[in-house]
Amino acid sequence: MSGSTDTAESGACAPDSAPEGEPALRTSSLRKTYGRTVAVSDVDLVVPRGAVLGVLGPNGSGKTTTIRMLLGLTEPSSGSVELLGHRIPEHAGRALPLVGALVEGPGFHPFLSGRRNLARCAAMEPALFGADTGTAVDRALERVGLDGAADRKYRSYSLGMKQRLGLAAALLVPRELVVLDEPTNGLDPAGTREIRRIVAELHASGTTVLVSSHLLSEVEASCTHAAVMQRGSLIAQGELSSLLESGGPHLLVSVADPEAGLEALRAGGIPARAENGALRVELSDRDAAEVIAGLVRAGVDVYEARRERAALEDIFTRLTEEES
Ligand SMILES: Nc1ncnc2c1ncn2[C@@H]1O[C@H](COP(=O)(O)OP(=O)(O)OP(=O)(O)O)[C@@H](O)[C@H]1O
Repeated sequence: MSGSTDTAESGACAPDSAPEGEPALRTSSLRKTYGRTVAVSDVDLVVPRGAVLGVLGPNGSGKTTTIRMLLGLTEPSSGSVELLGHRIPEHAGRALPLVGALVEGPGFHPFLSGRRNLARCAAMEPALFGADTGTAVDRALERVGLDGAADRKYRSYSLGMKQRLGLAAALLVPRELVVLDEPTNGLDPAGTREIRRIVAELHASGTTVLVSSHLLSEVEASCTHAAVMQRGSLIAQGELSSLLESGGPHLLVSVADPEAGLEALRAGGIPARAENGALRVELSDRDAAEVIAGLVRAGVDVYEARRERAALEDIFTRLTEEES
């Protein structure tokens, strides 16, 4: 692996792509405990080649620990990881040169400039042995918008600039898989849009991307697949479109008295919740007319009713509530 701000054990063997048809990444019963804390519990994750997978989960749900095990940075307590068809950590040397990663942790030298730090990463990059590393460094700096600050010392960088440098290291050479742990941490909205653009570019070039985030809107905007973690367990995974369909359509009803409306619907056995002064009603096994009629019968004035597709946020809320 390269670009991580941490190091991983890797043997000295030639990098080797995943066989055709194999997923880019597969874990089986992956588990990590720290004393009595179960950080990751029996995770079976599959990332198809070419996918952009968003790993979602609240703080402490096990995203970073999972990512660190995928990259051979943390040893699993049990279970297995196959990265580009190779067992990790045993055959890390075959897979990791094809993997770019941005994972939180110490790694860059505080007293060297961004450019010098990146040059050090480039010197350890097998694909650049004997090549013009200066050009690769310049290109990577430009790609993440850090060319203007390249000669400043790393310790003077903001969190967002540090994130960009980590990303530049991950993108020094073409990768088959790029793993980004909370890449938008510390970035302003323009920086966040940049990350989205880079992820879209990677996807267009056929690179598989795994990105962890607690920002549902980010995952909805840039991922083809999603995996949801809760208290160390993987509680859902699949294509984003299928996950969104599983949420079913819902009706957003604007009423004069949301509290009375909620009471009337619940009394009629219709699950609903209040949202910004309106009512959100699942339409899985009933139609909109039935919901509106129920409200009117209960004397609740209805101003507007709009059918909407479920958003990732609804599905995330439902999934995490079901597991609680
Ligand atoms: N080195 C460690 N020693 C002890 N406990 C740890 C260690 N690393 C992680 N944990 C615990 O494992 C659990 C999962 O942490 P992890 O950092 O993987 O979650 P996360 O989903 O990435 O959270 P965040 O979004 O806050 O980074 C937490 O309870 C955390 O406190």
